[in-house]
Amino acid sequence: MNFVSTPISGLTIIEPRVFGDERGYFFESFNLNTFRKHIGDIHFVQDNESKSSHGVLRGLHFQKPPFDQAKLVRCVSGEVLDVAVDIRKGSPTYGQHVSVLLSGENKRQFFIPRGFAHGFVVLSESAVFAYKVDNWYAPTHDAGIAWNDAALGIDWQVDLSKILVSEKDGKLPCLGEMETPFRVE
Ligand SMILES: Cc1cn([C@H]2C[C@H](O)[C@@H](COP(=O)(O)OP(=O)(O)O[C@H]3O[C@H](C)C(=O)[C@H](O)[C@H]3O)O2)c(=O)[nH]c1=O
Repeated sequence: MNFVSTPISGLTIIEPRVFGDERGYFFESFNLNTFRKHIGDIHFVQDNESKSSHGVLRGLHFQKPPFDQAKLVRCVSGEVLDVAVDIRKGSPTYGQHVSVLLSGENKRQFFIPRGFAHGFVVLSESAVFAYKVDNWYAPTHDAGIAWNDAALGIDWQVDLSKILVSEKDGKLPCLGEMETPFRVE
């Protein structure tokens, strides 16, 4: 299992060791011991899964404290462009993002600590997306920023006219229009 740092501290790409044989493949999709060694302790409490068709964009979401969530995300089948945006006031990378191609093929995972907005767009015909979170779902604390906030400069790598977002996501504010609940000292 390889842990690859990114230009934003804390955002980590994980490349699992895949064992292939004539039957197919096996890999450990999560190992707390290895995770603790390379990233630190974590207590995931919920696993989520969603399936989306080409051009569906889910995000950019976060939950406000005390229900903020760290996420370990992966694409089980298909391919997505996954994006995490640093929304921690005082962070030297505030407003910056990292994009990662996740797919059933590359089996790559992306760890996103608390304090980031997260989303993905489906690049393949469809994609099954699975992820672990370290805090419970809290609809009263659900929040987000606009996927098309020009100030973020995200290249979603799809024809923007084909993007399908939920009504809720279509109404999210730009980062500059909101008071982020996250800060680093
Ligand atoms: C997130 C969540 C949702 N739900 C219910 C609420 C709605 O009735 C339905 C769909 O929820 P939503 O439209 O918020 O789902 P996504 O747009 O995929 O939201 C997720 O998308 C981006 C990529 C994220 O990073 C977040 O984890 C999460 O916000 O599932 C639950 O019951 N539990 C949950 O944990």
